[in-house]
Amino acid sequence: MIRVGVLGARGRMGATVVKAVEAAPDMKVVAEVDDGDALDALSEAEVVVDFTHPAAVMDNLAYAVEHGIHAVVGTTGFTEERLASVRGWLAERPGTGVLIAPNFALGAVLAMRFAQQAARFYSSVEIIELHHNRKADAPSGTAAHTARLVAEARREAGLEPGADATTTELDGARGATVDDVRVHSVRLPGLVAHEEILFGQEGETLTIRHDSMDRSSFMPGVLLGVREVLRRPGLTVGLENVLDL
Ligand SMILES: NC(=O)C1=CN([C@@H]2O[C@H](COP(=O)(O)OP(=O)(O)OC[C@H]3O[C@@H](n4cnc5c(N)ncnc54)[C@H](OP(=O)(O)O)[C@@H]3O)[C@@H](O)[C@H]2O)C=CC1
Ligand SMILES: O=C(O)C1=N[C@H](C(=O)O)C[C@H](O)C1
Repeated sequence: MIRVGVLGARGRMGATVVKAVEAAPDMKVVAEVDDGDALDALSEAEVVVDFTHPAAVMDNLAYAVEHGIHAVVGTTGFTEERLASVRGWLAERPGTGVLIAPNFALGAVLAMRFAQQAARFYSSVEIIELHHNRKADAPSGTAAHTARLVAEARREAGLEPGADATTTELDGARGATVDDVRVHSVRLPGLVAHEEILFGQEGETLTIRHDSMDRSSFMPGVLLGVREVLRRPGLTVGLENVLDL
């Protein structure tokens, strides 16, 4: 049995992870930690799963790596600088694995990969992400990650940033710019997690859309991550690497 500690255990994702791990035949929950609880409660854990807050996740990860506990992380807010810090910690603990995934839903991972493949064929691209109104961060980690992947594919193909004729705009009307890609964030009660990647070209558009209707959509990816991180020392970013896409 894989011994799992859940960080953010009373949150929307954490509570769903606790149930999913308890229902899995090959793992069990040994610690449920939330804001204000001592991290020492993780002493029995082989793997921690973190769905907390961008402001909390780095301290949690530092603790896990220092104690040789593998980590599966869904919390958002990972910049290149943060990833470099994690790699630095892991260099001191070569047997420990950390998997950070902006999105654990299979369809979201596929949508990102399809978007990467489509990127070089279109002159312009914009992203719309839509989430529940209790989400703390905008744009979503998934949209930011998608923008970076698409931008990289466009650069490799020698494409310039997409052009348009906007000369006057209300602040925010054209969205946020992530790596030269416009990202628009919608927040509404009733939504869970949704993303559209829109490509445009003279005479045609292509829209790739993914919808998570329920947080259960993330659970197969999280459980796969828990199993895989045990045999993947070092840092892995993105579930696509685990799925071998
Ligand atoms: N990668 C993926 O597939 C997915 C990623 N996410 C991401 O996961 C994160 C959590 O989302 P969600 O579950 O909706 O958020 P919630 O706010 O529902 O849950 C977060 C929980 O973490 C707790 N928390 C805050 N700080 C700490 C800490 N230092 N130690 C332990 N627990 C802490 C919060 O407590 P309190 O409320 O008291 O602050 C809360 O109970 C977000 O960054 C979100 O974007 C979400 C869905 C899928
Ligand atoms: O906060 C959420 O709900 C989600 N957060 C992640 C993100 O910011 O991309 C993953 C998913 O979109 C749900």
